[in-house]
Amino acid sequence: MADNSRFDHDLVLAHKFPETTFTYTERDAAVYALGVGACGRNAIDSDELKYVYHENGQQFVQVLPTFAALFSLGSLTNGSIDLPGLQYDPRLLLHGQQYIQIYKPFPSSASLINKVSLAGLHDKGKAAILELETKSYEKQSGELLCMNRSTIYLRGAGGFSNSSHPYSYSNYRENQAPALKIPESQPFAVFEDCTQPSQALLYRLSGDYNPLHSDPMIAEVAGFPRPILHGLCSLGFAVRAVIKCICRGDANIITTISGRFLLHVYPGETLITEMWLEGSRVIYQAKVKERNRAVLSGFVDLLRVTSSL
Ligand SMILES: CCCCCCCCCCCCC/C=C/C(=O)SCCNC(=O)CCNC(=O)[C@H](O)C(C)(C)COP(=O)(O)OP(=O)(O)OC[C@H]1O[C@@H](n2cnc3c(N)ncnc32)[C@H](O)[C@@H]1OP(=O)(O)O
Repeated sequence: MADNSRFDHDLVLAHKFPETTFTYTERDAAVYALGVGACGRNAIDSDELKYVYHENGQQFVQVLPTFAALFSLGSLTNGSIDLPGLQYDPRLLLHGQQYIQIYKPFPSSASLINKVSLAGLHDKGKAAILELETKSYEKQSGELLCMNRSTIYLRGAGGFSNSSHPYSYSNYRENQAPALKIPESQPFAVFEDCTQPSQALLYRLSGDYNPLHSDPMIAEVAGFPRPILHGLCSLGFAVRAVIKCICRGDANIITTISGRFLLHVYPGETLITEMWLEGSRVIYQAKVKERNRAVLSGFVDLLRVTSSL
């Protein structure tokens, strides 16, 4: 049993996060798009070229909605979280879930102000779960662009509270959680895409430098035979599948993205994303073809569903 006597939930809860800034250019947006596999199968893909190139004389590259998840990564220390009262081994940290609300399409370059707060903290015995919420505002207009809620699964850091009443704090409504039932019916659409063996090395250039994704020795200490893919990279692949198959290439109709990382993915594996339509909600599940295992599931909410579907 880990010694978690220095894990102080009151101190964690009381922490006031400093405001941070994040500035990106369209080059960052394009490098990100390549990192999540845009145009990876087809360099002239008519749905995806606009994310990496000024296609058809368009003035700016467009920005994928999952780019939002990068906005507060600059607050991480080498891919981990440093908070007073939080006692854990950073090598055992895994990304558990990501929830994103998008209030307006992202400009191709911007300066943002991030306001971070604690959204949840739970003692699961074998693990502690930390939920961080980031609201990102455009610096110039003060307009709220998006909200991210990241769930961090800290293996070995649980057991910091009374086991008969495990500590659990959350400041948001249940219906925003990605836990959902995958329909038993045939999926409405299925999309297969290969990640590259170098996928994590490319994706990390977008700002998540946790060595778990690049360093074989760190991966081994974390319990994996080789580096694993960033959860947010897999999420980027799955949401691209939704944009292609359901949004008919129009990512601006996405309002909410939710994903739960069920199992790690190795760079180079093939992701099969299955999608079901329930009203204006797309439920999806991504599986790794080589191991036939579900690795990610969640939902994407749309403003409307294209009439041709
Ligand atoms: C300082 C400010 C900073 C702000 C910035 C925030 C940005 C944050 C971004 C952070 C990015 C960090 C670095 C990135 C790391 C990665 O990308 S790691 C790779 C991606 N992730 C994974 O590959 C994880 C895949 N999932 C798993 O391996 C497993 O699901 C698990 C997480 C190890 C859990 O499995 P297991 O231990 O078997 O759990 P269970 O026994 O089933 O359940 C125990 C309880 O935990 C709950 N739970 C289970 N899975 C998750 C999950 N994915 N997310 C959240 N919660 C989970 C589960 O419900 C159980 O709880 P109860 O139901 O209450 O019992």
